[in-house]
Amino acid sequence: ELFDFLSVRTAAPNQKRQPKRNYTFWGSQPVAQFDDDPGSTPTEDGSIEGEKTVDEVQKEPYKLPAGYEWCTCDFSDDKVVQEVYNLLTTNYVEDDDNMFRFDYSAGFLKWALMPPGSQQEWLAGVRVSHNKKLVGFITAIPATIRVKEQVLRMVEINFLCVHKKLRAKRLAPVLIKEITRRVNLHDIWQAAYTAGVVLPTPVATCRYWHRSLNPKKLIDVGFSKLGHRMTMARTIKLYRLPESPRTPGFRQMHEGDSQEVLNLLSAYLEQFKLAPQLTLEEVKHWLVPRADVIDSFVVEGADGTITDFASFYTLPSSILGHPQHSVLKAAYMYYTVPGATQLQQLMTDVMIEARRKGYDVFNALDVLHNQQFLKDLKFGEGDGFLRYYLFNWRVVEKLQPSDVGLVLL
Ligand SMILES: CCCCCCCCCCCCCC(=O)SCCNC(=O)CCNC(=O)[C@H](O)C(C)(C)COP(=O)(O)OP(=O)(O)OC[C@H]1O[C@@H](n2cnc3c(N)ncnc32)[C@H](O)[C@@H]1OP(=O)(O)O
Ligand SMILES: CNCCCN(C)c1ncc(F)c(N2CC(C(=O)NCc3cnc4ccccn34)C2)n1
Repeated sequence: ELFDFLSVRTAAPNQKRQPKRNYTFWGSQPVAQFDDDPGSTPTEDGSIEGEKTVDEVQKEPYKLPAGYEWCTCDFSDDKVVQEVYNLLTTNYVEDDDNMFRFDYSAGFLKWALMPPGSQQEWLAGVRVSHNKKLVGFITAIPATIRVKEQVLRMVEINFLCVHKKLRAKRLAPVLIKEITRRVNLHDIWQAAYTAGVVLPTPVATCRYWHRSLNPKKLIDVGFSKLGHRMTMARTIKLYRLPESPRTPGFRQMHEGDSQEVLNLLSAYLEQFKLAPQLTLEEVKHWLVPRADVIDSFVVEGADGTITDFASFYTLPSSILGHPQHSVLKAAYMYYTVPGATQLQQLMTDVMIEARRKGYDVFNALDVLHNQQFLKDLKFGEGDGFLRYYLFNWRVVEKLQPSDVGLVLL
């Protein structure tokens, strides 16, 4: 417990080792606990911690053991972006069988972490003092998020990462407490985050679905299996897509469409219980296409107005230790607004574009209205769950995936 050296161990000498799942850290945080007594917890949504003011927030960073130091990652310096890329590409999220690891690109990280209103001190790192090696990282970006009827200034937390050589030493809680401190100093007291792991306490539990675009490669690398009684030829035929989109007026979005896309998206997201509220500047940042980062499309009606919107982000995975393939090219569905076009048809056109651009698989969560097309468009249910969490905000009743209108990267 190298990084847990402050709290004095007061355990009784013969105390038996607690069974796992005791959430020593998360049990101390302002989050709903699994064993909260329904009788004594509020029956209204609301802040879990009493109102605090900025001057109550400790001014100095959390203590680190000798030999480690905090840093703030200046993403205007490409060398620093490269250091973060190098940490994540070798130490970030892997699947349970350690066959794949996310390979967020440097360009993607700059997009994801420098939206309007971003603060440099919210890109927090831990370095080894003698050689300045980056070994820990966590980020916050600002977001206005509505939870049912409450609109809250929050941050979205992401890219929590501890180098493989420093795992299980309690550095993650220190990173989380430090980013909390840095965010609190800006008078923000709530956060949203997602994770594949179970923590106290998910507000929604969503599932990943995958649509094969290049089934032969997916089977070769072990991402998917040949269906029983299916041949490879039959499988390739099953997933074949038309050469080009079918919807008249379907085209790439450009910056000039931003105001109309904002109007469409804002109206559409009203129907979900958890959803972001975006400004025009944020629509321009998050939704205007960037090669190999974010692809977005609109349907332009005969009268020149924008009637539909769809988008996906690019998140490749390293394929660990495969003789022929080193990268899985994956597209992840982002925000999509059906208007004049049926959602199935809109999504088919998006997948035709993804296939044309050489993606191997198209991933989508069962959030938004995605459940309306997942089966029809030949998505297979994945084994990955994505849990949605709120920090310091109690949501009395759990949300269904179709209540979720928020997609994190
Ligand atoms: C108002 C502002 C608030 C801002 C903050 C809001 C909260 C933000 C919260 C963060 C949102 C992140 C969103 C994303 O980025 S999700 C992606 C997370 N990153 C990865 O999975 C990358 C690969 N894994 C690693 O780098 C490490 O295993 C990590 C860093 C994940 C844990 O390091 P390590 O394995 O060396 O463990 P430890 O000994 O230091 O610490 C063990 C403690 O850490 C708890 N743990 C484990 N995994 C996670 C996790 N994914 N979220 C939150 N907590 C997690 C665990 O339950 C235990 O606590 P407790 O069980 O004893 O209680
Ligand atoms: C904090 N940000 C949350 C989003 C990060 N995202 C995209 C993510 N979080 C948890 C997941 F469960 C997940 N899944 C996509 C599904 C999938 O494709 N599983 C096979 C696979 C291929 N490559 C990888 C790399 C890591 C883990 C599973 N992998 C499962 N995606």
